[in-house]
Amino acid sequence: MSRMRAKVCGLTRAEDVAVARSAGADLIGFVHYPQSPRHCDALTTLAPLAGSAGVLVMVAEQPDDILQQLRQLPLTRVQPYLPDACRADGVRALQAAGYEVLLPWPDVPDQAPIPADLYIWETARAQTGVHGGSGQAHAAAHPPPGPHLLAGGMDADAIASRVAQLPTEALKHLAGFDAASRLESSPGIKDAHRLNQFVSKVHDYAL
Ligand SMILES: O=C(O)c1ccccc1N[C@@H]1O[C@H](COP(=O)(O)O)[C@@H](O)[C@H]1O
Repeated sequence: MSRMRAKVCGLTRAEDVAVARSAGADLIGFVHYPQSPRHCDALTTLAPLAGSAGVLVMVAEQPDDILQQLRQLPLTRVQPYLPDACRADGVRALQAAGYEVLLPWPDVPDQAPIPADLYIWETARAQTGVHGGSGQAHAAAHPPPGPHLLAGGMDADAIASRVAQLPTEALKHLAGFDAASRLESSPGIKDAHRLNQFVSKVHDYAL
């Protein structure tokens, strides 16, 4: 069994990126979505600080908007939030342009199994009213069709109990964990202690 990956998401400050890197976070997400309290308005400054761990997390109406943003950044990974009508084509376009796609996979039934490099199994917008970043868990009833990070209300304390609720078929694809709002001291500001605890608990975790 390979080591679990830790993704920390929604960083808005250089000092938080430094904490995430020294904690050993495998993936560091920057949210480009002005409606989010974690929207990063200093992407061109912060993205290079994440080194090879950086991920652009973006809500957009069409894939071209995401590609345009990516072209300005030294990032090779993207977590795209696109309307259902262009989700599959969008993922294909992003991959064809050379990006690794972390596809948000809301916990809802009957989704088309769109191929992606990694899935982010998260709480559905229909449940929380917002894209991602709600701090709320999901029922883990509709697993993604491949390797995934478990997301939605994650922090160090939630890991064991959330894994215990996973259906057996989901365990074989569990590749790690993703946390955003529960690692904060206030919206958009990471708490170094919570972030360190989360990354270290993920890396110590063995199924
Ligand atoms: O964090 C946000 O505000 C956000 C906004 C738009 C898209 C995704 C966002 N975050 C992602 O949401 C999940 C779960 O977050 P949380 O731990 O429940 O707060 C995570 O994948 C973030 O990448």
